[in-house]
Amino acid sequence: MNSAPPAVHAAGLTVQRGARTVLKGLDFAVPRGQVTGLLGPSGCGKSTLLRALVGAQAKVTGQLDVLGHPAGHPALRSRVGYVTQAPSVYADLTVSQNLDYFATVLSPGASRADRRSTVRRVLAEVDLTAHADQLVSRLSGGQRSRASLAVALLGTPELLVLDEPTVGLDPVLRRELWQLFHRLAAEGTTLLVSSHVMDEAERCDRLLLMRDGQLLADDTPDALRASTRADTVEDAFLHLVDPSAPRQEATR
Ligand SMILES: Nc1ncnc2c1ncn2[C@@H]1O[C@H](COP(=O)(O)OP(=O)(O)OP(=O)(O)O)[C@@H](O)[C@H]1O
Repeated sequence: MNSAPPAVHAAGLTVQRGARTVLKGLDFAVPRGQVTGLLGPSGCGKSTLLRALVGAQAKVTGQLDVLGHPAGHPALRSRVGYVTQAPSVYADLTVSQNLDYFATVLSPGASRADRRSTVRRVLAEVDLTAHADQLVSRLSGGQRSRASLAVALLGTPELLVLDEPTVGLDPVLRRELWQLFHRLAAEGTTLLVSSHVMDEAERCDRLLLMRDGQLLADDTPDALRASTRADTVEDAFLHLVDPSAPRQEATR
C-alpha cells in the first residue's frame, strides 16, 4: 500500500464541453509511482479528463489537485509531462534536433553540454539512441510515439500523462512501451495512461474504468476481476456496464 499523498485527487470533477456535460462528478485518486490506466470506450471522456489534469480544459468544476496544487497551477509546468494523441515532434527535424530544440525551450539558461547530456539521457530512456540522427518523417509509428514521449521526459516530470500512447502500434512495440512505462514507474514516476484497448488494462497497476463520462471502477485489475468474478478486465468492464448480465453480482 502506498501511504504517500496521491499524485492526483479529484472530487466531484465535472467538465462541460459545448452543451454537453462530458465528465459527470468524478471522484478518484491516482497513487504515486505506479502506472494507472484510464480505460474506456472511444468518446467516454478520457482525453477530456487528461486535458483537465494538465490545465488545458475549460469549464472544469469540482476539485482537481495535481501533486498538491490545483490542476493547471504554474508550479506544475515542469513537474507534469503530457503527451497528446497527435505527434508533438517536428517531422522535418531529426530526433536529436527535436529534443535539443525542446530542451532549449524548457531550460533556456542551460549550457550546451547540459542540454546534450539531457538529450542523451532521454534518447536512451526511450531506446532511440540508434535513431537520433534520423528525420522524424522517416521513423515508424512506434518510434515517433517514443520520440514524443522523449520530449515529455526532458524535464524529468514527476507525473506523466499519456493519451493513448500505444494506439496503432503492433503488439511488440506496445509491449516495449509498457515495459518502459513500468521502468519509469519503478524509478518513481507516476504515470496515467489512457487507452480504449481493454487488454492493456491487464498491464496497469491500477485502473480507472470510464463510461459515458462516469467512473465505473477505481481499483487494481486483480480486485476488479475478483469483485466481478470475471476472468479478464474486459469481462469485468462488461459486467460493470450491465450487472444484470448472466454473471455473479458485482460489488460496486
Ligand atoms: N470541442 C468539443 N465540444 C463539444 N463536445 C466535445 C468537444 N470535444 C469533444 N467533445 C465530446 O466530448 C466527449 C468526450 O471526448 P473525449 O475526446 O474526451 O473522449 P475520449 O474518451 O478521449 O475518446 P477517444 O478514445 O476517441 O479519444 C465526446 O462525446 C466528444 O464528442
